[in-house]
Amino acid sequence: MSTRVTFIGAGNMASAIIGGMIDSGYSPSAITATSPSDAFLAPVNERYGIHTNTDNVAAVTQADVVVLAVKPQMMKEVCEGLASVIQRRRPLIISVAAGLDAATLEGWLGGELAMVRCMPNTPALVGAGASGLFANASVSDEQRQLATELMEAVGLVEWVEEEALLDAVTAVSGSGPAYFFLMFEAMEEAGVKLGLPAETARRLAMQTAFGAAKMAMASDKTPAELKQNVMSPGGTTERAVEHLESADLRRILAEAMDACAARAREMATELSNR
Ligand SMILES: NC(=O)C1=CN([C@@H]2O[C@H](COP(=O)(O)OP(=O)(O)OC[C@H]3O[C@@H](n4cnc5c(N)ncnc54)[C@H](OP(=O)(O)O)[C@@H]3O)[C@@H](O)[C@H]2O)C=CC1
Ligand SMILES: O=C(O)[C@@H]1CCC=N1
Repeated sequence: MSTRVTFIGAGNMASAIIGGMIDSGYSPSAITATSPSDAFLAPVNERYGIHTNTDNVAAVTQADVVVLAVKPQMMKEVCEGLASVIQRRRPLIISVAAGLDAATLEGWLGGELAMVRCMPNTPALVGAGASGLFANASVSDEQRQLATELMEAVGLVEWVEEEALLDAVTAVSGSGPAYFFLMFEAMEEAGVKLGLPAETARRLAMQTAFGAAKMAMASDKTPAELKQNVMSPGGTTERAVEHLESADLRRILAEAMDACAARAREMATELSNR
């Protein structure tokens, strides 16, 4: 029988993981998702054929794995409501919340538990997610394997051995899809200014990003070498890349990612002191 997985929260991130799990062959009947609103859960149930429940406690009573997928600001209330059933049943807990550390979550859930913190991203929905995982000391090898299998169903898994590194993972891949979506918006706008129809510019930008990622993943060459291969001396790409470098794109990206990781740490402090 499949491992029974309950998602607490059925929003963007939970739906992306659920959709990816089902596409990869996971049985919908082994998945439950909760949300406070029946109106919200009905389409989730219809779309994925999973179990849904507005009662968090009832939804975890049969679970082998509980995925905490509510907003960090809701997490304390949600965990405190689940503490007694979780302590009684002791499933593996996987939290996808940004910032919130395992010790704080364990405190809200009533004490020591096997807990994996996971920083996924929304391309999980199309099986192309990227997740950073950290296990606390109570997680067994089997549970580590279980978390790996679950998240590998929706994409790449990278384990980190220091919990604080999950804030760096958040800056690279958790929030990362938004940086690329921003690039698509900007490239489409710039393509339109150069005379292309918006749809044409959008499709070309997206296919180019897809192709570049696919090529870089398949190649032995570094991104710097692949970039060099596009840049004919004295040609068009060289002119564009010089412009990006002189506008300090690298510094801008580093500062944005620093701000992202700092916000994860700030949220952890704000929320754990409540
Ligand atoms: N979005 C992303 O790209 C990523 C998000 N994350 C993390 O995933 C978590 C969820 O984020 P995201 O999916 O974007 O947020 P959403 O707001 O889309 O989803 C949160 C869900 O939780 C539900 N919810 C609220 N209160 C409860 C409750 N008491 N019991 C059960 N469910 C409840 C909400 O229902 P309702 O709307 O009715 O209140 C909503 O469906 C966050 O902790 C975030 O840090 C991590 C990586 C990437
Ligand atoms: O923006 C956020 O807080 C969440 C965490 C990573 C991606 N989305």
